[in-house]
Amino acid sequence: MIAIEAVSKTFETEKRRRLPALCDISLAVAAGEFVSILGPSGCGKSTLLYIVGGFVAPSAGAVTVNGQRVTGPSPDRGPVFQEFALFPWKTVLGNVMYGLQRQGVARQQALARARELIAMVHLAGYENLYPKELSGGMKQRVAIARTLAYRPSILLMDEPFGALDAHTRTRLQNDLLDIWERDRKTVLFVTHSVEEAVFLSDRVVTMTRAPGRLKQIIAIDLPRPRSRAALLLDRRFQDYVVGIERLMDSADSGAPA
Ligand SMILES: Nc1ncnc2c1ncn2[C@@H]1O[C@H](COP(=O)(O)OP(=O)(O)OP(=O)(O)O)[C@@H](O)[C@H]1O
Repeated sequence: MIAIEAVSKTFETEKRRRLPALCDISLAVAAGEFVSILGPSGCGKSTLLYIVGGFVAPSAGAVTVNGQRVTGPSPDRGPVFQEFALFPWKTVLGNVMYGLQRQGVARQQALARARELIAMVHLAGYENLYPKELSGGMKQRVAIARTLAYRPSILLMDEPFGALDAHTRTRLQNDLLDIWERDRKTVLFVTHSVEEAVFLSDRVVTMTRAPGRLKQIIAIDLPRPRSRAALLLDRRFQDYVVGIERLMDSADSGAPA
C-alpha cells in the first residue's frame, strides 16, 4: 500500500549548511500492516513520517500510496503528531467535528460520528470540555479521534504516547490496538520505546544514527489479539525486546548488524 522508494532528504539550514537527514530509505508497507520505526534521536524518523504524509518533499526518491505518488497531504493519510495541537478555543466535540464539517458532512451526521468516536476513545461525558481542562492522555485521545474522523486508511503516528505516564500509555496502546484490530488501518508508528514497538507491531524497522538509513527490519511473530499482561510473561516477547535493544545499541554506531 505504501511504497517508500530510495528516499533521501537533505535540509538546508538557515546558514546554508546542508544537513543530510535521511539516506536511501526503501520500505514497503502492506495494507492493514502495523509498522513501527525505531532509531536514535535525530536519525530522521519524524522526517520520514512527514514525507509519507506529504508535509515534506523528499530530496530524492519517491513515496507512492496505492500506486499514486505522494505530492502533498491527503485526508486518507491521517497524522497524529504531537505538535498538531488541538484547537484551544474548541471543545472536545468541536475539535473532533472540525474535520468532518470541513469535509462537508452535514451537522447531524458529523455530530453522530463525533460522538461515536469520542466514546471509542473513552471520553464520553467530556464532550463539552476545552483542551486546557483535559489531561495529556485525554488530549491525545481527542487528537486520535479527530484524525479517525476523516476515516483515513493510513495512520501516521509520531511518538503519540511519548509524553504520557506509563499507565496512561499502556491504556492508549491497548485502545489503539483495539481500533486497529477493528478497522485494520495501515499504521506507521514512530516511537522511542522498544517494548511499545514490539507490543504493537507486525514489523519493527530500526534505523542508524543520522543521516538515517534502514538498519534492520524485524518481523514480530507474536499471536494477535495481543494482551500486554500476557506478553510481559512471554519469553518470545522478551527475546524480541532484548534483541532489538542490542541492535539499537549497535545502530548508534551506524555499523551494520
Ligand atoms: N525543517 C527542518 N529544517 C532543517 N533541519 C531539519 C528540519 N526538520 C528536521 N531537521 C533535521 O533533520 C534531522 C532529523 O530530524 P527528525 O526530527 O526527523 O529526527 P527524529 O529521528 O524524529 O528525532 P527524535 O527522535 O529526536 O524526535 C535532525 O538533524 C534535524 O535537525
